[in-house]
Amino acid sequence: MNGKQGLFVTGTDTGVGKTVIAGALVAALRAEGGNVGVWKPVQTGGLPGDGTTDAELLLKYTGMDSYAEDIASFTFEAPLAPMLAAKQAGLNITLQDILSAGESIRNRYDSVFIEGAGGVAVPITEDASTADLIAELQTSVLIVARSGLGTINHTLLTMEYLERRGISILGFILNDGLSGELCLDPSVETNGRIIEQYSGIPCLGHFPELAGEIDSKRLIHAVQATINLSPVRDALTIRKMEEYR
Ligand SMILES: Nc1ncnc2c1ncn2[C@@H]1O[C@H](COP(=O)(O)OP(=O)(O)OP(=O)(O)O)[C@@H](O)[C@H]1O
Ligand SMILES: C[C@H](N)[C@@H](CCCCCC(=O)O)NC(=O)O
Ligand SMILES: [Mg+2]
Repeated sequence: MNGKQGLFVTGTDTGVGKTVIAGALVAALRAEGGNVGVWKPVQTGGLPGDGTTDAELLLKYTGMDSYAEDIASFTFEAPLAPMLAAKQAGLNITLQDILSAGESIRNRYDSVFIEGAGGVAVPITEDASTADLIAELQTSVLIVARSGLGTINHTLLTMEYLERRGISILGFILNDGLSGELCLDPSVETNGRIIEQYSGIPCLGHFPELAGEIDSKRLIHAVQATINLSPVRDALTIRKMEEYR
């Protein structure tokens, strides 16, 4: 990251809440005075400007003063792994293309959250996966996972995959917002502790379900109420606003 501080937000799957939670964490850190931005190296499954792409949602959630095309270096319409979506669009992008395209957004902020597409083993180019991109960027990782039954297996596998490449994992967040019936799932109460016990990696909290319209104010409140931000601030060497005074 060329001396810049970065944190890569990955997930145990696609659709686990990386955009919502990355947006929430960045919004909360910005509300404390941090000059924090976000970068989505490759996004698939939408068109720029259609209002549904991760870059547009991340702008809405964080209140960053940037353009969607600066936040998302490459956008492909097909809802596929980036390597396949690019191929379908007739492009063959390389890891170096992705790293170069993100240079300006990485340089614009003191710290940058980076959101992957799907999980760590997803092919993003012909010969590189998301884990390879993380290794190139030399950032540590935050894992977003579902909070219900099945997450122990998905989260421990994700951790082992990253650790085999020597990538350090800051922690994981369990997202309570993906199933309406979590109260009927007794594993939700114990999953965080069990994953911590088997991995030695800390759970930074359970992110709550946000019913209805998601906006920056609600996201900031959710983070403040449920997430331990200290390890994130430490990793990014961000000080809390009161420490600036
Ligand atoms: N805590 C939550 N409360 C309510 N809705 C949520 C919550 N977390 C995620 N969602 C919803 O679940 C869906 C998937 O979330 P999101 O887009 O953040 O996943 P993702 O991991 O970023 O997926 P991708 O791999 O496509 O980037 C979205 O519609 C999002 O609004
Ligand atoms: C289309 C999805 N929403 C996502 C790509 C997910 C790829 C998952 C591939 C897989 O694990 O099988 N795109 C994105 O995050 O930009
Ligand atoms: Mg996303």
